[in-house]
Amino acid sequence: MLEGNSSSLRSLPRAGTLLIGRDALAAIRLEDPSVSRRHAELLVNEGEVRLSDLGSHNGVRVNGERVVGAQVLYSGDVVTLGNISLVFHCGEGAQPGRPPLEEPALRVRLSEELERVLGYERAVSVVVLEPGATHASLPELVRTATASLRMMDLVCQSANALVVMLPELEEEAAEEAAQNILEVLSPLAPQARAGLASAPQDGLNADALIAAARAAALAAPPGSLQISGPTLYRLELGERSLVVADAAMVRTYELLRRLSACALPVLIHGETGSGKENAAWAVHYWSPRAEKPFVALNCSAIPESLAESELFGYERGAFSGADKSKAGLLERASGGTLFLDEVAELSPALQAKLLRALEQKRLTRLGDSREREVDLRIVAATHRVLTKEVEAGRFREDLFFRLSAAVVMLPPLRDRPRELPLLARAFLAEACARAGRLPLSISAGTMGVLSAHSWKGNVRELRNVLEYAAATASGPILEPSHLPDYLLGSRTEASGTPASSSPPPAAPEAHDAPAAASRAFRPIAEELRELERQRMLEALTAAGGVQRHAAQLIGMPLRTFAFKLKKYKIQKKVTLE
Ligand SMILES: Nc1ncnc2c1ncn2[C@@H]1O[C@H](COP(=O)(O)OP(=O)(O)OP(=O)(O)O)[C@@H](O)[C@H]1O
Repeated sequence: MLEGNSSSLRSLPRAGTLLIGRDALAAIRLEDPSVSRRHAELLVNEGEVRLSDLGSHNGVRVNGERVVGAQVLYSGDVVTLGNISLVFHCGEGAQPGRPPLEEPALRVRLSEELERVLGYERAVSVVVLEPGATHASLPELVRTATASLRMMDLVCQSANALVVMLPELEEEAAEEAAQNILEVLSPLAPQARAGLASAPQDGLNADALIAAARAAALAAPPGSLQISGPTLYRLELGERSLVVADAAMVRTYELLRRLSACALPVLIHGETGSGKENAAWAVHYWSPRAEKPFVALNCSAIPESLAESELFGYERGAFSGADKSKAGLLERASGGTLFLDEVAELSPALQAKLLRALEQKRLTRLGDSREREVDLRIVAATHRVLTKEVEAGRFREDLFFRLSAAVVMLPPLRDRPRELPLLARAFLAEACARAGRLPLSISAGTMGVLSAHSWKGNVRELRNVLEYAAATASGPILEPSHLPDYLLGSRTEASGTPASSSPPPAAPEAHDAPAAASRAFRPIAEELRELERQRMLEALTAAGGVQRHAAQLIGMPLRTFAFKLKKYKIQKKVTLE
């Protein structure tokens, strides 16, 4: 019984009728004025408990739903009478089987538990279980897990995972319970991965807690449990370390992890700079091909005249300048994964050649008559709505079907409010380390500006902004004035200050088809070249004209930087050191 700031325990008899109310003779007496004298009645009979409203003034609710007639109570049900809450727990002995719980109901129950965490310093934990490869159905796993749990614990099926709520267990006990669930399920699902998150440390709302447990499960090795914690927002994938914290991103990466086990081609939709290449890397890294090459090709960045030889390779003498034979990207990726970024930008001729190679699993180098076998896992990505490209006749439908066996949507950064500060801090720390300066912290005002921005260039734009800020900020704290002016929006326009760094060109938005349709399009390669030139200029300014530092600021190899200075005819005065 939870009343005001105190809670107490009442045992029920094995059989009998119990009056609940303010009445002096009530078996369960509640003093609160919001409770009627004869408020409700419990009928206990052979392990079954039924609750009825006795026509009370403020009514009776079970798990938020008003009670009409006699309602059977299940362990963990929350009964509300006016301002008072009673939590019904069934200890030992038989209890009628609870009907399977739906996910929305578990979220409601978890929210109620979380209120108690705040008000009564109680504990609640959530375990998310990803079954991995298994012959058992999810309902079977739910049944098996349920049999091993206490009556007050709740389990539901959520997409392809199990979500378990464990109330009132302190840290160690919750960990033990989560381990126990894994063990009980191991004969059916030996590869299951479990994640454990607990309130209050991992979040104080149902979504945050489930997302934290999901993120932990995602990071867990098969057959084991991972406990949530601040470092778990990082997904360590070999040479890449990603921040994955928002619920939508965790779900996306869960899906990628499941897809990585099979050989299906994956098509990733996402705005420019949203992390499509990282998503493709995750598929490769988790797949059985991880030891083989991961080859990435940005289809919008290679000139049409070079694309064919780049993709398919050539033999010596195939064209002027081909003084030795060279394997193409498809051949180099054989056995591993080929990532085709901005695949919508491939020319019709190359689309046809690529389709043939994928269908026949063979290719012919330019100037060669021999066919060579290739074994590829394809992951493609685009910021365009590919079905619209097909409708408009710009993209082959047969190739679209080849590439899009599984489609994954990557949310834009503006829909990842939890990740934004984590990414900002991480990028700032990296930029400071690269620039050889002491770490900077980010003021609340600066974080406010960063959170309010729409990030059309997504994670890449955020990283560039923090690189710029790390190069220009003085003092130990990053203030809004250290950010490029375009981020400060109206303030800049009002003051008429010239922008220190102009915004990157707006990227066409995959999710906003009508807006995109009315926009004047330019070839993406042209926009990217402009952005690159602009960023190089800014980096040079920030680095006082020192090429090596400027190249470091934007993470470009020095030789590429020097080459592009000439290519873009950047006239700025530069020095090498
Ligand atoms: N979750 C993340 N954690 C850390 N860094 C990230 C994350 N997502 C993206 N980045 C970084 O942001 C930059 C852009 O990401 P990436 O190249 O994967 O985006 P993209 O969608 O493939 O871009 P494009 O549209 O240009 O192909 C990269 O430097 C990448 O490492």
